[in-house]
Amino acid sequence: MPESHQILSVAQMRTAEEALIARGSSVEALMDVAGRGAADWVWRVAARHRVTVLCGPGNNGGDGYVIAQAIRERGGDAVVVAAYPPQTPAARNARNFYSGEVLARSVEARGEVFVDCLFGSGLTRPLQLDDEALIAQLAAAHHHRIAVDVPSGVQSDTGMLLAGHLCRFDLTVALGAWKFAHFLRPAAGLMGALHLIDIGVEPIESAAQAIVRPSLKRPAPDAHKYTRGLVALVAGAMPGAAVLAATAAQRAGAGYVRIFSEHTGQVPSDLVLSTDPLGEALEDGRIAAVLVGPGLGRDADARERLAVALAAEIPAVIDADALVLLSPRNLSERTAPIIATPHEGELLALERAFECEATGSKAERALAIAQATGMIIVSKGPDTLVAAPDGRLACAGVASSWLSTAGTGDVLAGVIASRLANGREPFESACEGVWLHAEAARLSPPAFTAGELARAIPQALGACL
Ligand SMILES: NC(=O)C1=CN([C@@H]2O[C@H](COP(=O)(O)OP(=O)(O)OC[C@H]3O[C@@H](n4cnc5c(N)ncnc54)[C@H](OP(=O)(O)O)[C@@H]3O)[C@@H](O)[C@H]2O)[C@@H](O)CC1
Ligand SMILES: [K+]
Repeated sequence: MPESHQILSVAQMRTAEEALIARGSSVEALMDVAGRGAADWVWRVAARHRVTVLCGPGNNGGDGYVIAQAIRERGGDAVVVAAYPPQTPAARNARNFYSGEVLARSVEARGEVFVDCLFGSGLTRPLQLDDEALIAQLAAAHHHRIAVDVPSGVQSDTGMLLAGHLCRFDLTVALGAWKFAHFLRPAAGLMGALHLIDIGVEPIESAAQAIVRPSLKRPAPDAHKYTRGLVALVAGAMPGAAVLAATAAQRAGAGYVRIFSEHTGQVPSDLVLSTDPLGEALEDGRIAAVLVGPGLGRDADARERLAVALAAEIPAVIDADALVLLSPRNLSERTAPIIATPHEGELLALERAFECEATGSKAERALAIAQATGMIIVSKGPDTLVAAPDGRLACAGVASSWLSTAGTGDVLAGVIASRLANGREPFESACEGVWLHAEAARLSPPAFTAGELARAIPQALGACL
């Protein structure tokens, strides 16, 4: 990941652009830096082979003329297909500086690399069918496809598609700052590799952040199991999921993990299983985080155990069955932080329980339920994000599709509980857990099981020390 980790909406990007202009830059100058930065990537892919740049009417099209000109100046072979005449002053200026060939949309261009500069963040309505067909035809007529800023046809702020069908790109070169579409599906699934061109955009207060590799510390020289964090795992009828979450919590650095269950059974020798009455057991002031949900069950007993776990006022992670059982009553007197890790189905259950309307983008929905419940929400799935009640938002991007196997959610909850028990601030704990989980998946061989994923967490942790 590049240095800048902020993710900007179209409106925030406009504000950032105005700030740069107020400091003496111009749209033309920014376009030049952005276009030449993108051209470096196009050049790396194309070398001297033919590049076809599809240019639209706005400043994304303007970037395209800068890219084509930069490739030509290096001795490369670039042509422009002008789907529309340039409409903005900066795009017209870039067109005037471009000295190469401009083809009409009706000409069937072929070559090595197709560069999509039809629309960027200014796409306001669905693609016209002839534009969709033009992109598909050019994508098919080239070996490599590069999207500039975002692929044409995606909505920057939501990651939704404004087209019936869009091709996949090998590479997307983001300009100035990340956009939500780079992290949210379905758009994020079309982007291929991602690179960001720095054009000097300053940090914007309250901007969303990309979840990047955290910087973690080894245990202190005088550390012991309690200073590293005691995680209490409140389980119920199905200890398997609880053992999985507990294993992940150990592997993510917790010093001690205790499973509380009314059911006796076999657990690995490095885990402690306690059948003590839950209320009393949770009075142990050394417990730094409680995880409730994996293997909890959904019966009356499970409901009662959830209520007791949350009444204990220990920083908590809630997952799985606990998310389906949770009601506003559980939270009415609660003050200690809670991190909830719902997948789409569990998010819907939360939205129903807390009467929160399920509308808007994935980010908007997560923020809304975070505000309604006061919990930090890890909205997990192929494109996980973390939302806090105070409006903080962090996006992880698209993770390994091999994570789509039973038990990986239990592993995530265990890792986050471990970070929380370690004393991290809750929002940071959630982001660190999400990163470690995705990295462990990336490092694991294909078709891993949840247990193998949990055992790969230390390797991910090692990359952060
Ligand atoms: N911000 C920065 O700092 C920098 C930004 N830069 C670049 O600027 C890009 C944003 O530029 P942009 O705002 O001009 O928007 P862009 O996407 O080119 O297109 C807008 C045009 O398309 C039209 N249009 C929309 N939908 C349509 C449809 N379905 N079918 C047909 N037409 C449609 C729309 O028409 P309108 O809606 O106005 O009627 C308008 O004419 C950004 O992605 C980045 O590449 C860089 O240069 C570096 C500095
Ligand atoms: K584009």
